[in-house]
Amino acid sequence: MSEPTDTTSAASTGPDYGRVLVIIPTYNESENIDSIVGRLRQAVPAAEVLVADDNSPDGTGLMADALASRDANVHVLHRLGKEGLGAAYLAGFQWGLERGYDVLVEMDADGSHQPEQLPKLLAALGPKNARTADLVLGSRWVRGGRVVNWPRSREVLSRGGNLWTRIALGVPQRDATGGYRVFDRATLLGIGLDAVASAGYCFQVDLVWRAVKAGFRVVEVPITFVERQYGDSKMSQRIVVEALLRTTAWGAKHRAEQVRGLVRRRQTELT
Ligand SMILES: Nc1nc2c(ncn2[C@@H]2O[C@H](COP(=O)(O)OP(=O)(O)O[C@H]3O[C@H](CO)[C@@H](O)[C@H](O)[C@@H]3O)[C@@H](O)[C@H]2O)c(=O)[nH]1
Repeated sequence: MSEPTDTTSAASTGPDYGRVLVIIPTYNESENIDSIVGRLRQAVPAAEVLVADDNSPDGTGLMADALASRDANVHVLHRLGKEGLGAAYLAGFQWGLERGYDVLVEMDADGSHQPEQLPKLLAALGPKNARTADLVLGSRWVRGGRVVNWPRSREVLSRGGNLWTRIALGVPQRDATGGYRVFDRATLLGIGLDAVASAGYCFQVDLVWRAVKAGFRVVEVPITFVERQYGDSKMSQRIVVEALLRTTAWGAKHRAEQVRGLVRRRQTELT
């Protein structure tokens, strides 16, 4: 079955979103890197790209270097070894924030996040001087969102993870585990990235939760998530266990804080 491609995107003209940097973390994505960077540069020519590669044994980093040597808007961050998706994004955010980008985007390398849908995520963020959101989540689980070719097991895991996120942390968004998102730079600066320790995919939940708690406007936009055709997912049991342990611990702490707050309010009322 061929991948459906969203062809409704606008190109570079239109609102001024500021300087946009799309961060693409990679580990063994040699079959995907050329295609994703090419599609992205075509869909949103004004956006720059940072490939954050963890020294992929299959040579993805070298392929990214070749792309960067032909296109000044493509950059490569070479990291020493595989430290997880979260660590790669943190390094990418730091790289982008230090260089003054206004908008930082998360996007997988494998084509599951269609670059052609980025214009509608940017539109939901709004222009640089009149943002209508602080964080935009590409969402599979709101009306209009969908997944294509995902194994049933992954869908169950994703839906279950999001349900758990709502129950444990009170995060209202439908898709807090997805990895296609657009941040205004002020959001990243305001959520305390220094304290983020999540290595695997629970990094995604961590950031949304921090944004919600800090009062940022988190908006969901439906996307079509297309399962990769080439290469392998890095999802592992370890990643699932990390997510469960961390969210359970955060949830317990969160509830305890709520109870302490209630008790304090009661005591104040009584005195
Ligand atoms: N640099 C680096 N990149 C990594 C690492 N692990 C994964 N990646 C990269 O991160 C992207 C997502 O990894 P996949 O392994 O393809 O993710 P997935 O199984 O399709 O999971 C997707 O769904 C999850 C659950 O909804 C999302 O949490 C996740 O972000 C992603 O969108 C890919 O570009 C992959 O190369 C790592 O340790 N280091």
